[in-house]
Order: sequence, then structure tokens, then C-alpha cells
Amino acid sequence: MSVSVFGAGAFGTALAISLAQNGPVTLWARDVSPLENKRQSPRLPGITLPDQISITGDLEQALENDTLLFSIPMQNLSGFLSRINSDLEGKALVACCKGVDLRSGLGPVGILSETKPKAQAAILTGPSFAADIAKGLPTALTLACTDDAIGKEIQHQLSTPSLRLYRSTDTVGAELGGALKNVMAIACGAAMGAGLGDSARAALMTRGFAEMTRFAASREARPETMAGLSGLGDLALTCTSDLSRNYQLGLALGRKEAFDPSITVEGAATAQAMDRIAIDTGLSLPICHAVAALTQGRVTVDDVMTQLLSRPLKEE
Ligand SMILES: NC(=O)c1ccc[n+]([C@@H]2O[C@H](COP(=O)([O-])OP(=O)(O)OC[C@H]3O[C@@H](n4cnc5c(N)ncnc54)[C@H](O)[C@@H]3O)[C@@H](O)[C@H]2O)c1
Ligand SMILES: O=P(O)(O)OC[C@H](O)CO
Repeated sequence: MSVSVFGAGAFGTALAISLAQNGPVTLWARDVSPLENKRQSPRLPGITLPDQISITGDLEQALENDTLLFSIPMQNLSGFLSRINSDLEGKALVACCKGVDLRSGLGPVGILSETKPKAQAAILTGPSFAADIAKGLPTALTLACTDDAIGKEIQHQLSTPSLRLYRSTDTVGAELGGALKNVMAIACGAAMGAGLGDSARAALMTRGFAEMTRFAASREARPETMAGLSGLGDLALTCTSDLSRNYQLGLALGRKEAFDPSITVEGAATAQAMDRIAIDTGLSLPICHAVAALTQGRVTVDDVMTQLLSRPLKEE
């Protein structure tokens, strides 16, 4: 089976580099010139693309392969797919992005399934920094696909000597874990940036996990998915590492510093999407609500902490 990766940012390029250990890979980019000139992605400086990777800006050519990985930021995924005229029947479409679409309230698998219903949608998600994958450092991810036989094929196709994929059929849980952990990472970064301490971060991670699990249950996701790589695993990485862009945005907010808006930070839009869902459904998602308000500049970190700490006392 042949593979294409769409989106030559940090993650798409890193996946292509890892997959090139297994055979030829097509990497589609919106702008091919920096990749062709230097054989490097501007988002992964210093890492040279192996010869097994063919770079193209030709969408039709890249769509010829059997397994198509989409590493386009969440809020642009739907628009990108609408440029593809074919129904992609018989192909495996693997979402490699994390978030909830603001317009539809859908996650990446939901967007793929709705836009291309004749193809098989799946998701690759879990704790992983692009630079680690590109350097061949050991990484474990979740590959979720509702059709387990196809999931098994994709799992084997996309596993490499340094990238170990665990399989699941719970696409809903897998996409929610990846989306919501980014919101919690912004909250943890904000707490740390404001000097609230490690105990506050541990509380936010734990209550954030409770919020993730509660929402996932309302969508009939499996609790063990939330406790796996795509949920707890990614929450642990993103809420504790300075390398996370979501955590970095939180740090900047907590320190009242500016943040470069060109950096991909999926958790900000996802917090807004989740806040809308909470209002529509009546579900209690206090940390998503707080992060939505904080990232839109409607409240300060001090306001958020006062709000969270003054809520009625309850059972754990
Ligand atoms: N960077 C990581 O460590 C990492 C790890 C795991 C998952 N992810 C996920 O991967 C996804 C992509 O993140 P990234 O780190 O690669 O971001 P990035 O900012 O490095 O790259 C995004 C890429 O998407 C392209 N792009 C943006 N809008 C597009 C559009 N409308 N059409 C076509 N191409 C478009 C950009 O040109 C760029 O190449 C995110 O959902 C992120 O959460 C990232
Ligand atoms: O840099 P972030 O915050 O987008 O996190 C990257 C990955 O999602 C970590 O698993």
C-alpha cells in the first residue's frame, strides 16, 4: 500500500520521515519551494528529508496513493478537503490533527467521514512531538479506525522501527483525547506562567482529565481510550513540557506576554468549540469555559482562578 502525507508542517514532515523507513512516501505541500530547495521543512529546521520522500504540490498526484494522511491544522481541514473533487472511495483517510472544528463541532474523524463518506476514516494521535519522531526517538501512538480489519492494515503500514502504533476502534474517544488535552495544556501553562505552582498544575491536569472523561462518556467513547495514549498519555506530555505550543501559549498568557499568532495552537479554537457545545448541551466543562474566555482576552488568569475556586464544593 502506498502512502501520501498532506501538509508539510512539523508533524506531516516528521511522519513522512519516519514512514520513509518503510518505503516511498509522497509529501504534499501547499508551498513546495523551501522543501525542494533545501530538502527541509521550515517547521523542522535542521532535519533533512530522506530520498524516499517525493515532494509534490500536485494534489491529484498525491491522491493516487491508497493511504492518505492529513496533517493540516484542524480549523483548515474541512476547507482543504472541499478542494478534493474525488469521493476517494476505497482509500484510507488518516487524520493526523487534533481539535474540534469551530463551525461544525466535529472532530477530525467526523470531518473526514462527513466529507468523504465512501472512504474509510481513521485517526493517528497520541503523545508525540514532531521533532522526536523526525529524529527517530521512540514514540507510541494510537491508530483508531471503526473497521478493525482496515485498522489492522493501517497499523502495520504506519508502524516503523521507532513509531509503535496501538490499535483501537474507538475513533470518538481517540479524537476527543487529542482535542481536549490541548485545552488543558493551555490551562496548565497559564497556571505555571502566573506562578501558581506545581500543585495547581496537578489539580488542573486531574480535574481536566475528569472533564475529558465526562465529555467523552457523553459521546459514548470508551473510558479506557481516555486512559490510554490518546488521552491521558498526551495530556501528561502536553501539560508538562515546555516544547508544547499549547502549553507555551498558556505560559505567555500567565506571564502577560505576547505570543506569535502564526504558531499553530489547536487548543484555543477547540476551547471555544467546546464552550459552545457545553452551552448547547448543558454539560459542565469549566476548564474549557475558562480557557475559551482566557484565550479570547475576556478574563485574566486571576479571574479564572477565582471563578474555578469559588465553584460549589462537590464530590470527586
Ligand atoms: N508538531 C507536533 O509536534 C504535532 C504532534 C502531534 C500532532 N500534531 C498535530 O498536527 C497538526 C498540524 O500541526 P503541525 O505541528 O504540523 O503545524 P505546522 O504549523 O507546523 O504546519 C501546518 C501545515 O499545514 C499547512 N496548512 C495550513 N493550512 C492549510 C490549508 N488550508 N491547506 C493546505 N495546507 C495548509 C501549512 O502550510 C503547514 O505546512 C495539528 O493538528 C497538531 O495538533 C502536531
Ligand atoms: O505543540 P503542541 O502543543 O501542539 O503538542 C504537540 C503534540 O500534540 C503533543 O502530543
